[in-house]
Amino acid sequence: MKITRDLYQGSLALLTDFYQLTMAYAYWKSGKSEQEAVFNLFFRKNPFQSGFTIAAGLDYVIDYCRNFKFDENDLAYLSEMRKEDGEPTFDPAFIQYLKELDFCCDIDAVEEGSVIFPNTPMIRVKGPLLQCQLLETPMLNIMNFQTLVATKAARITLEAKGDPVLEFGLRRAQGIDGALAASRASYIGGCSSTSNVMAGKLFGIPVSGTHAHSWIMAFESEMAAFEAYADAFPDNCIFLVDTYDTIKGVQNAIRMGELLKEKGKKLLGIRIDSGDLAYYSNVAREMLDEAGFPDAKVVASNDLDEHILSSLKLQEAAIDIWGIGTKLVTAYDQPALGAVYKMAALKDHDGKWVPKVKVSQQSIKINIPGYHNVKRFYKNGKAVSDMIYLENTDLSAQELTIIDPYDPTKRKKISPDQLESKDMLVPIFVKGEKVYTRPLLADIRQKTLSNLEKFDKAHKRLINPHIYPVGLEESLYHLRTNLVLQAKNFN
Ligand SMILES: Nc1ncnc2c1ncn2[C@@H]1O[C@H](COP(=O)(O)OP(=O)(O)OP(=O)(O)O)[C@@H](O)[C@H]1O
Ligand SMILES: O=P(O)(O)OC[C@H]1O[C@H](OP(=O)(O)OP(=O)(O)O)[C@H](O)[C@@H]1O
Ligand SMILES: O=C(O)c1cccnc1
Repeated sequence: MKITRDLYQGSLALLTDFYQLTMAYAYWKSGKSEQEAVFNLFFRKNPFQSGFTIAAGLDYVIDYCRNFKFDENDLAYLSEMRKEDGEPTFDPAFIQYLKELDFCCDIDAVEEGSVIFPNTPMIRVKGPLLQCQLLETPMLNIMNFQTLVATKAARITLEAKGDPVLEFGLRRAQGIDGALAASRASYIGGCSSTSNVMAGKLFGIPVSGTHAHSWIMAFESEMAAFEAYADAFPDNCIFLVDTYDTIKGVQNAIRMGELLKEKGKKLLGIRIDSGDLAYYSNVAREMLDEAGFPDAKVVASNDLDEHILSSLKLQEAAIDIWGIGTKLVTAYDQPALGAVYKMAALKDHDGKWVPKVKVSQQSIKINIPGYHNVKRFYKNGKAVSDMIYLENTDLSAQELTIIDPYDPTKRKKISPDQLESKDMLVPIFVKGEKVYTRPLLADIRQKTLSNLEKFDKAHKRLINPHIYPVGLEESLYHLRTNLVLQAKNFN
């Protein structure tokens, strides 16, 4: 465990792509390191063909920024780097610059648990070019994965329609850090608990679990195994019934339930981990009800995801609690969110902000320029559209037009005075000082659930969800179009 312990206790400044450091060096050498810039972190497409995405990871980003410092070990490593000609890669004066580097960016971000959409900024960074640049890789690393898994978890928990979803992913997760981050993100997305005890300790997520087939196999009979388990945990008996024969397993669980009752204890439930889960859950339910255990819960697991869960609901499976591991924590079947971090504006030598676009053959890859924010409009408590707008725009008009960034024929008129609205980006750091109070993880989870309720179910269905309207405020749309035309030498 030394590697992970060191990774977390030491500086994380070198957890970056080498090119960020070579650019930082070149910015420094060319006198551009302090030039002010604005960058945005955003994604281009909802994952899993979802109609929405759930933001997660900001708390890690806050930690990263608060500890944004190159320590002696990092600097020693960088000092030892050599170019092909044997000369040091980095000038000692640059190493000294890094040593004295003091994080001083302004960071605004959408809060964790927010429902978000493509092309809208999740994080906006304003500050010295060199610092903005160095934040790219770690921020993307953090936000891409946690947002992806939180979205998967939200899709699953929405289909569970209020039934508890237990996250069982540790054994199949992408390594140690991936597992911890996935447990955190799964909880943000709506899971009730994790099986990962370390995630419980580190993040305060409720920890829960049943027992494995090996427990049953360690005894001469299933009944003996149930008895021994009940002896150790009389108040926490959920028996795994499918090791040998699911029906006989349920019969044994019922016998154990009767013995527990005699001792004034209660059978909490059974777990089924194989076979036709709709069929066996209904058979088990009937048996439990007939035997006088209507409160005993049926837990199901075995390669579940939102699609199988939804199908099992349609089949009226009698499942009360869902245990989901592999497909949740590995974000099956989309392994990356694909969020990017792009420069949106740069201050020139006269102190004037210059909006920036990166032109691409693929229009989806043309970013949105300028220092912008996102306003969400609500009608009767329901979110109706998001508008990306330049911060200095006068929005007092009776009617605003928002335009789809990739299809200008798609437009929507908004009457702001008839709607409630809120800005999605909130201040996190001002000149390097944290101004944001980090919510408790359990409160973030609640926020996810209540945020999702503000969206029409059409945006939340699994198949062909209705696309939520997100557009550019008209003047931003024109600014972007003109910049692209200029870059392509059309005007
Ligand atoms: N009624 C059902 N409708 C749709 N999918 C189901 C149903 N019952 C089970 N499943 C899913 O079908 C898949 C069955 O996989 P598989 O055949 O590997 O399991 P199994 O043979 O029953 O159990 P195991 O191999 O773990 O002993 C799982 O993903 C499971 O969640
Ligand atoms: O299926 P998941 O969603 O990942 O949920 C976690 C799985 O982990 C356990 O199985 P185990 O590791 O014993 O392997 P198994 O696939 O043979 O059941 C458990 O019994 C679940 O089936
Ligand atoms: O507690 C459980 O039942 C459990 C935990 C991890 C993986 N599978 C099941």
